[in-house]
Amino acid sequence: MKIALLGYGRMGKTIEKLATERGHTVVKTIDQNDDYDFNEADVAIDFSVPDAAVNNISACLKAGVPVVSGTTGWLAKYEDMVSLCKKNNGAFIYASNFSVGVNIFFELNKQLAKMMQHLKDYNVSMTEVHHIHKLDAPSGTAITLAEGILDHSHNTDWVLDKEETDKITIKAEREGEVPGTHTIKYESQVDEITIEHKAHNRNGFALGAIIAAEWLRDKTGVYSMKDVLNLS
Ligand SMILES: NC(=O)C1=CN([C@@H]2O[C@H](COP(=O)(O)OP(=O)(O)OC[C@H]3O[C@@H](n4cnc5c(N)ncnc54)[C@H](O)[C@@H]3O)[C@@H](O)[C@H]2O)C=CC1
Ligand SMILES: O=C(O)C1=N[C@H](C(=O)O)C[C@H](O)C1
Repeated sequence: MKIALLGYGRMGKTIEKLATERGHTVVKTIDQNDDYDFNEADVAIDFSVPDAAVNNISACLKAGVPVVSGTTGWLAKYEDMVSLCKKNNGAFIYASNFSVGVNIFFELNKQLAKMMQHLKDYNVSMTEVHHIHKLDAPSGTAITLAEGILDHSHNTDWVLDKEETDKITIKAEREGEVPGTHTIKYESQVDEITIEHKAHNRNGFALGAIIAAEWLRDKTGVYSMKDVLNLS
């Protein structure tokens, strides 16, 4: 598979290494420029910066190149990208987190939220810890987790780094080179239940994005990692 990489930072470089090991070829790298000649790529993978994601994804869709995006912090424009994909009969997957482990954790989180939904003695909160270079807060993964809880909760929204009645507090911590840790806690007067996903490195995110690209390259439509991994 010929891959164009949009964003050649920590994730772009990890994807290049793992994709090459899987027999793929990176035919184009776009980093801090808008030279959108995709060099006959079969698929594009975007791990760039929040401000660049919409332009990058749009350029791929307009050029007819299937695009996998893991960039976080731009989701206010997600529906615009869905419309553009449909208009161009293109192919697009966004995931706040491509790792298989986190996608299992997303399902576990929803199951736990269902079980806890009528237990009013428990207060739910979340902590995400990432490296000091991260531009957005809370993490895209934390937002997906919060949405999974809100579907089965009396809480009406999430709030960042503060406490409000009927809202899920997400605490965002930035420490050293932490790849990404997400913890969800249900706490009552008598006990607490905690579930946690801890990434040991970036390989899981990168491999998941490559698997998504392999899956997407011959398709049209808008998909999620749930489709790729066939999770019910
Ligand atoms: N969905 C997932 O599984 C994961 C998502 N991420 C997200 O991916 C994004 C990238 O993460 P990292 O690689 O750690 O960041 P990074 O800062 O190491 O790399 C971003 C790269 O994008 C480049 N860039 C800036 N403007 C650009 C433009 N207009 N077009 C193309 N590239 C441009 C920068 O020069 C930099 O090399 C972040 O939004 C992060 O939150 C990170 C890990 C996993
Ligand atoms: O910026 C990162 O590094 C990560 N970003 C993603 C997010 O915002 O959820 C995924 C992962 O946690 C690493």
